[in-house]
Amino acid sequence: MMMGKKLLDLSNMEEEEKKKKKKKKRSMKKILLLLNSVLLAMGTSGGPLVMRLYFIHGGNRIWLSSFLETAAFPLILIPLTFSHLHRTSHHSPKPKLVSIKLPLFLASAVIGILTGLDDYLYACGIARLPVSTSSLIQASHLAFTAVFAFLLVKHRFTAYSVNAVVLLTVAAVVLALRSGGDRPSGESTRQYVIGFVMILAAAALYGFVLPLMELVYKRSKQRVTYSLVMEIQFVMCFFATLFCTIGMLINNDFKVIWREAKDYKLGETKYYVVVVGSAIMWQFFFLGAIGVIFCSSSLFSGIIIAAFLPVTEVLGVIVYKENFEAEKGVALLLSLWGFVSYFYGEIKQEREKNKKGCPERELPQSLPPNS
Ligand SMILES: Nc1ncnc2[nH]cnc12
Repeated sequence: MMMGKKLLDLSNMEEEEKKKKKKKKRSMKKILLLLNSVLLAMGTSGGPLVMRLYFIHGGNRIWLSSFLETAAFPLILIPLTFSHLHRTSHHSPKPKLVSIKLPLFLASAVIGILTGLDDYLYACGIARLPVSTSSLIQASHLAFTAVFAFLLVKHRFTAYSVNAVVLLTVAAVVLALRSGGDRPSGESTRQYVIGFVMILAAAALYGFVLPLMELVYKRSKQRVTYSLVMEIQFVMCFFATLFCTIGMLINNDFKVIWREAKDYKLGETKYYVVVVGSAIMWQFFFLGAIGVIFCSSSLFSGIIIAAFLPVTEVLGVIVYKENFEAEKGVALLLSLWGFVSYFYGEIKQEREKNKKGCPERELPQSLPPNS
């Protein structure tokens, strides 16, 4: 009898311990989601603004700007080192210094090359369009992400998320229908149209890359931890940077950087500040994006990117004195309506689940496969 009670107590204690661990893991994931969302939001707004600052004051190397999108990848070594030291002191046997295995390494390399190509398309667009216009066209990125998330990872949609995607796409179309009235001075219609097509192509390609990343996490034979996510980011950015370095070499960008810095309208020192600032902002963007996919889903990453476009819009108008006409206003309202619809749907779904007595889901849409 006593023995039975002891066993029962033991299994209760084990059960409690498991629950505590699960709770801690969930809180950790919430913190990570918040942190990565903040990084992504900062990169989404700051990246295009700093990149445009490079172009409007005399910078004109497209390959250099695409290179800057991922070139700050060595920064990832800082959190990776902390993470490794933490794991070394808390685990035995000691974890390996590098945990990424060959299949995941190859997948990250391929995604990295696609990202490099995407960076080039994006830089071409940003060079030719005002920030406020390019940001709204980028809203179509969400529609592409949604379609590919459905096709690649079978993402489950609700009426609200579909509504959000439709509204954001309509917002981009409203903008597309207007003439090039805010074309930067001295730019031909042809250049403007090229910029438009390039940025749309970048939106489509990146809309494919995000769910592809989610698919890689899902199919991975390795357990995906946040530390592994950072290793993936490192490999991806390395290959994207390599791709753009080859573009820079072919285009002689390395030879003209010094001259471009000397002629920069804001001065040589500010040129380098802009270049380094741009690289850091974009690193936030990419780490935030793949971190949010890890904690939640590629669609949520797309939603955050789209949600912060109006901020970029407004900042573009304030900082660079770009025009803000009726069409942009309408597009902005449609975008806001789209975001509100998405979050309303998420909250409603959450409440319904809680009412039904399954309070498990604490993150939007899907949890990562390895959680
Ligand atoms: N390379 C890129 N950088 C930032 N935002 C993007 N959206 C689509 N492609 C992008």
